[in-house]
Amino acid sequence: MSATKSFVTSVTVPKLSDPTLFRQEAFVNNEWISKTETFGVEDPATGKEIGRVPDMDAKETRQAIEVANGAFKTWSKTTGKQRHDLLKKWYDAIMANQEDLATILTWENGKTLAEARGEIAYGASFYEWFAEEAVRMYGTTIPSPMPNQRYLTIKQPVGPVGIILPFNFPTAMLTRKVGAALAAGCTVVIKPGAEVPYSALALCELAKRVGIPAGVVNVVTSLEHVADVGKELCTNPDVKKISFTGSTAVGKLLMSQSSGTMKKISMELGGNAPFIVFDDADLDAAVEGALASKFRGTGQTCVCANRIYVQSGVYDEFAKKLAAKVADFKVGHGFDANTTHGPLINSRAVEKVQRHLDDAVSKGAKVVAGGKALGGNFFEPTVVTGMTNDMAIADEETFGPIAGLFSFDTEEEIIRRANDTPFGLAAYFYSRDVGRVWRVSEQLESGMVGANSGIISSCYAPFGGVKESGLGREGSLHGIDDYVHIKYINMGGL
Ligand SMILES: NC(=O)c1ccc[n+]([C@@H]2O[C@H](COP(=O)([O-])OP(=O)(O)OC[C@H]3O[C@@H](n4cnc5c(N)ncnc54)[C@H](O)[C@@H]3O)[C@@H](O)[C@H]2O)c1
Ligand SMILES: O=CCCC(=O)O
Repeated sequence: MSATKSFVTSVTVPKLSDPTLFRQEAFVNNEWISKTETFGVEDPATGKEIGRVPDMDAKETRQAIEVANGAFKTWSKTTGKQRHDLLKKWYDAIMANQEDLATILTWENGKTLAEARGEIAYGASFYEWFAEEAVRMYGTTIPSPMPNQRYLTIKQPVGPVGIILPFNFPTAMLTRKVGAALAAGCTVVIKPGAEVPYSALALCELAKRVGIPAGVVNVVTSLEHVADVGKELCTNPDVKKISFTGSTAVGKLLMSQSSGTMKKISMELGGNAPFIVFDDADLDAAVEGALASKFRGTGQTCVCANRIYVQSGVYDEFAKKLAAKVADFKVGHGFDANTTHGPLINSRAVEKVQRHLDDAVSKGAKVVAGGKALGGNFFEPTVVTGMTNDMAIADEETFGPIAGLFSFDTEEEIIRRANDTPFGLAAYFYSRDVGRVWRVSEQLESGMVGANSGIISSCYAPFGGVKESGLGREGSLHGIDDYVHIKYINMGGL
């Protein structure tokens, strides 16, 4: 239970039209696996237990890997068209059950039902996208310099993939990886975030219904044994790739554990996104962009603005407009239709937000909207002015609803300050000067740039970071590359 009593004490959970989507077992070889050792999953808004799932260990993970390895032998031989058809059916099943899946997502993660519906559609879009990529896994022919030889390449699936997921997008982070893996011909063993296993399990129920063959998709739920489960996935030689989304600290550990078997690696890690507002920006658009980028998921997305830099000429006006909008937000349970922002995931997240706020205020920052913990896992969306580089928010990802506003004077200065971080996931800026738009886009050290845009995520576009924010790209025409090897064939003796 949460340390502090929540100000939301009770709520009516909407009834699922199809209650069989709510599963409380792990999923291996298309079978539901129970275990006497279980862990509880809480509604982060009330602290009440939603249910319990098996606490799987290294041995059970090994069994799931064996199953995935067996299934790989046949799944990898299917045609792109067969994989297309199954992914498309899975996409259709998700969209047909959007409301139930959104209800499960809100219940375990806390985001509002509107956001959860959006995540289900966003998550499903990766299956539609990768269904269409499965039939376009083209190789190449290479003009040969040798008269009696022909050169060509084909793409082949890497093998069974170990997937470890965060709590903040229980559906979309899964589908962004699983869509690419299945399209390429790989099988998967997934460890969902311990706070949010039910979305992953509901997707498995749909996978089984639409005919994804046994062993292609497997889910092991784990809490107490998570380090052992992770180690098994990273060291087992039958797992050929690790795909992780989560914090940079855990990503580095998994990468080092995977080195012994030289696995292919995808890492979608933490960020510290700068959001820059230049004097020449459309200020209202910049305010809307900052609200969307900073407060999506109550500040718990890896691409959330973390450091908001505003040029001195528009600083006061921007701060006033942003604070007025933030003061209108309604914090509450995600199932309440009036709620604009749900709770944080747990008490540790609240403590981090409080620590960042206290640190800023103790060094001279001023709260101009919000600023209070509301009990349980709730924290008011907050705007703080007078931020300086010695404050924790300048260096650390808050992963919560504090918009800290820093002031700057010149373009050269702000590029240097924006890039002065080991992270490089997303970066945003607002300007109406077309020359500046090019210059700044090119100079920001990040995998993704929002130039006059606060929401950048899409299945059509490559998602990923540079520096310590990760390796690889998800979604887009590049997403499947992380799950294939390129094989060169030299045909001689012509
Ligand atoms: N770049 C991206 O695409 C992206 C997307 C979402 C979240 N994130 C990042 O994720 C973080 C928040 O998510 P989180 O709190 O769930 O991250 P986390 O790193 O604490 O946990 C992520 C997953 O790793 C598991 N895990 C923890 N310790 C492990 C170990 N020793 N071995 C194996 N697995 C282990 C957790 O159970 C969870 O499933 C933030 O830093 C955020 O920026 C990045
Ligand atoms: O939290 C990070 C991923 C969110 C997204 O895909 O936009």
